Amino acid sequence: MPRIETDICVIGGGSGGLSVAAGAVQMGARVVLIEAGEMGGDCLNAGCVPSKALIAAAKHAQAMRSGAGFGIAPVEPEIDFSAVKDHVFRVIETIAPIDSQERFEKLGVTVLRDWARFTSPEEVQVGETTIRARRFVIATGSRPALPPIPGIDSVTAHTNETIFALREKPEHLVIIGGGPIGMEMAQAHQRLGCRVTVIAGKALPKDDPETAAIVLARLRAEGVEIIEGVHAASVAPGLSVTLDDGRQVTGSHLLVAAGRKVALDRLNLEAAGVAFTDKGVTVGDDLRSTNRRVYAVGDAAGGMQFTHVAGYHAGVVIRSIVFGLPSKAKTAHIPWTTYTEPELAQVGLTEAQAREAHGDRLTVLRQPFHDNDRAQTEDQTEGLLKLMVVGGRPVGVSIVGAHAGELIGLWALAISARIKLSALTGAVLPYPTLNEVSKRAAGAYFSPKLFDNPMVKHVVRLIQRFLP
Ligand SMILES: Cc1cc2nc3c(=O)[nH]c(=O)nc-3n(C[C@H](O)[C@H](O)[C@H](O)COP(=O)(O)OP(=O)(O)OC[C@H]3O[C@@H](n4cnc5c(N)ncnc54)[C@H](O)[C@@H]3O)c2cc1C
Ligand SMILES: NC(=O)c1ccc[n+]([C@@H]2O[C@H](COP(=O)([O-])OP(=O)(O)OC[C@H]3O[C@@H](n4cnc5c(N)ncnc54)[C@H](O)[C@@H]3O)[C@@H](O)[C@H]2O)c1
Repeated sequence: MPRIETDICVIGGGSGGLSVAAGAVQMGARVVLIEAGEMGGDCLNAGCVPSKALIAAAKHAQAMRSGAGFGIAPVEPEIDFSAVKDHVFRVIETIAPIDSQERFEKLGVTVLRDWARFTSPEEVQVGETTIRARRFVIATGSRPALPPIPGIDSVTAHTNETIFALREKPEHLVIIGGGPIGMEMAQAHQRLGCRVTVIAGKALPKDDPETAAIVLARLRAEGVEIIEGVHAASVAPGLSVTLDDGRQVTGSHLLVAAGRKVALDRLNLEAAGVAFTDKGVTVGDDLRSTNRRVYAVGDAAGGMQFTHVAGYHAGVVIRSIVFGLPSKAKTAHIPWTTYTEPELAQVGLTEAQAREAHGDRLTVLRQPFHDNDRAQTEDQTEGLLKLMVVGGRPVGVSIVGAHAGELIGLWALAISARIKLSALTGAVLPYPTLNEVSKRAAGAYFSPKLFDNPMVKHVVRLIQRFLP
């Protein structure tokens, strides 16, 4: 049986695993990477990339319907659903070389393409090969969770793993789940000419309700039916979903987007002495498991499930396993965006979380997009930035509106670097840009102190009297 001795063995070639492998090998460590499925993992093949490519196509379709306000006659676009999917897979193919086995082998990584399982606290088996490593990194990600709904096995239940390959246009797509996958896919499919019904449980459950409501209102205005506060109780062939309040929804296709389960089942973690729950590998802030040789990153680590989190985890772990330095992962500065139109973005605390953490010390400022000149020129005035401030520093920002995912970057920096609002108001931003919404929100924190302050008025009058 072949044996490999190495410094670092990474299990899983998705966003987290590839970032660890690329970073560690380029800094001189010997790295083995094990990937059973497709290189690039979920994000490239069945997640971020195909979903955002589909959303982009849907946005084009919608733009053709909505030019009237600009003096451009609206037309109903002719949509070749199969050609839209060609576009989706072209984007995947274009990005794929960056995540490919060839690229990683060129970097010096030994890449093995099979399932990995621990045989002891220091060894992993891949096919016939045994790998003994100084450190292991579990980066096996997550898979769609199919809720135990009676009858779900009797129909074709699409998930993110199959929906992008679907060539025929669903006449009526029924989506179980109102999280980011459900909502992004609902709007994209509606815009691409499908009828869409979402059985949402709780719609956009992790976001600020005030900003999320604006997204839900837009989806409904575009024709998406969102049924909230109910769950799918059973599914029958012919695609009929019975809700737990007795109502029935009948559609042509079913997409299940009801959460994720971590992919740990094939790893035989018991043999490695690695504790885990159904949320993920049990890790400390340093992302180290109960076996000090073994770390977990990305979705497998049981926290926020985003590609940028997997990449951030990789940086934290590399510091520890390559340089032996102490390193900790934090969460307060991690942003996220749901790529509906309008986009929905968050960093730090929501208003409710900030109120609970800081009570009366909290100031909440709201800056609507309709006061922004660029939003007016683009006719994208639907939106709101909510800024949560404590002691002159931002502790959370929720944005709903055009390009919210881009706008949140400034606030991610402000929160991670603990920048004061006064620093933000001191920055000069180009006019007219949407980010002036951010600056105006920061300015609004100071304006009552400056403009509604009798003492300031008194001092200014005094100065004016004596100025030459
Ligand atoms: C539809 C959808 C849209 C999304 N959109 C976004 C977005 O816009 N922005 C964002 O930040 N996040 C998004 N996400 C989330 C993002 O895709 C994940 O958080 C990210 O892919 C996690 O990376 P990872 O490295 O932890 O795992 P993965 O990318 O899942 O990679 C894990 C890899 O490990 C392999 N593997 C598993 N078990 C084993 C084993 N025993 N042996 C060998 N290999 C194994 C798998 O084959 C897989 O390739 C989206 C997810 C979905 C489903
Ligand atoms: N733009 C992005 O960054 C992006 C996009 C997609 C996914 N993701 C990541 O992937 C994760 C998983 O997304 P998701 O949307 O599958 O999960 P989620 O856990 O965020 O949401 C699950 C949804 O399913 C509902 N639900 C569960 N069981 C149900 C049932 N029986 N009937 C009806 N509704 C039911 C819940 O109420 C909830 O609305 C996200 O949390 C996020 O981390 C990120």
